[in-house]
This record gives sequence, structure tokens and C-alpha cells, in this order.
Amino acid sequence: MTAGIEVRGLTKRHPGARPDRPALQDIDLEIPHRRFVSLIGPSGCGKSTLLRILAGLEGHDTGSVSLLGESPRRASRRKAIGLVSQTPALLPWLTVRANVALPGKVNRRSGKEVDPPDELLRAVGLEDAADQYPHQLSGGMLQRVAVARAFALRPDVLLMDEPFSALDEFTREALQYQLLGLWQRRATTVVFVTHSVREAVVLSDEIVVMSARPGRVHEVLDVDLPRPRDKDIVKGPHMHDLEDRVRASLQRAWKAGAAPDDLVPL
Ligand SMILES: Nc1ncnc2c1ncn2[C@@H]1O[C@H](COP(=O)(O)OP(=O)(O)OP(=O)(O)O)[C@@H](O)[C@H]1O
Repeated sequence: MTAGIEVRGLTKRHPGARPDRPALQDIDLEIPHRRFVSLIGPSGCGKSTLLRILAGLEGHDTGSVSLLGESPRRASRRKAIGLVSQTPALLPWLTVRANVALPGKVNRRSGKEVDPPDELLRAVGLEDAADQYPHQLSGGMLQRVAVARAFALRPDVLLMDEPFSALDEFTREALQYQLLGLWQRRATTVVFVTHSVREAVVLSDEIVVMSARPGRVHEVLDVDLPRPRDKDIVKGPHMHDLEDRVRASLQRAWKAGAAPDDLVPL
């Protein structure tokens, strides 16, 4: 399998943090290209920090990181990385279509292949909103636009930081399926940060469970559910077994990183 993302012995201490309190310590990760991997773990275990390092937005102290054989900064310059955060940052004076077309316009000299905005909007069920402006859309619609825009430059790697956490359950479910549709068509490597065990299992090939203080990889769990993950699969007994396994792992991870006076979760 082609190496997608390789992280070896990565340690990161934020400026001003105690020397014995790195945000991330000894992180080893290998994510084959075109896999869908979720990061899950207690608050503060360094999920966003790791995503920002993979995106080339932050450096690290020791170890190495490569995306398809390149450094994150180089991959980012080549526009090989897409990023979606919790709050969609759209330009308010542009229509939905123009927002999705923008990455292609800005990078038209780069020689990158660009997907037509209307096709991307259709993939997220927003073809009828193409001529509307961001202020006319709901939170779920805005996040759909952000997902469509992230695929515009056909990124090799898509990094998503809790993109659906502010949405209601049904909107969230719809977006999960639209994201899986785009991911399967575009054959992108996705790293997806979430606090939802169910979301991680529904979406992923693998789930990386992290522990805190310092942030470490606690366990990597395989999600051996067939694809496409239709309703029967997602409601089936194996789905529940997998959710239980992830919850148990999270609880062990939580205990591993808990301070002596922390409350023990139920
Ligand atoms: N810019 C920064 N400067 C100093 N410390 C930081 C900075 N960013 C994050 N941290 C610290 O690094 C640790 C990891 O933070 P990070 O946001 O990566 O965790 P997280 O797992 O994404 O948390 P959450 O699930 O709550 O979003 C935390 O202790 C946080 O306080």
C-alpha cells in the first residue's frame, strides 16, 4: 500500500508550556494513502495540534512527518492538502458557487486540476443554493459548502477538525454520507478529528485513540465494516460491538492520562 502519511517519533511542545508537558510525545502513525482515519481522545490530548502539524501550519520539535513523501509545508504549497474546521470560513460577499470556485480561481496558474463548483455542490445536495450568499444559509448548509470547497482542488490529503460537531444529529448524518461519497470518488486520504464514537465508527477505516498529558497514540483500532455503510450495516450488531470497543479504549486512554484528582468518567 502507498504510504500516505508517516509520522515518526514526533514530539511537540507549545511555546511557554512546561518542559515536561509536551502537547504531543513520541507519536508514531502510518496512514496508507486513501484511507479514512479518525482521531479521537480526551480534550487536550493534542488532536488539533497534530492536525495543524500535518497541515504545515505548525512545526514540531523532534521526529519526522511526511505526506506522500513530502514535508507538510511542501505538500501545502503544492495545494495537496485540504482543511475543514469546525467553523466554515466563507467569504460573505461571494455567492455559494463563487466561494466553491475560489480555490480554483486563486490557483489557476498552478496547473492543478479543479472540480467544477456545480458538480461539488450537487455532491453535497446544495445545487439549489448556488446563487445564494452565506448569510442566507443554515449552519449545516454552510458546512456543506465548506466540505465542497475543500474538495475543489482535489486534495491528496483532507484534514478535518470536528467539522460536524455544531450540527444536529440528522444534518450531521446527512453530511457524513455526503463526505463518504466525495471521499470514495476522489480517493483522498482523510484525517478526521471527532469526539463522537459513532461518527468515528461510521466513517473510518481506522480509529486512532489518543491519551492526554502528554498526547500519545494509545491504540489504533481497525473498523472492519463493509462499504458502502448502508443503514443495515450501521444499525447492525457489529457496529455496536465496534462502538463498545472504541468506548472501552477511550476509557483506558482517559485513565492513562488522568491526574490523580481528576473525576473518573462513568
Ligand atoms: N498555541 C498554543 N499555545 C500553547 N498551548 C497550546 C496551544 N495550542 C494548544 N495548546 C495546548 O496543547 C494541548 C493540546 O491542545 P489541542 O487543542 O491540540 O487538543 P485537542 O485534543 O484538540 O483538544 P479538544 O478536544 O478540546 O479540542 C492542550 O494542553 C492545549 O492547552
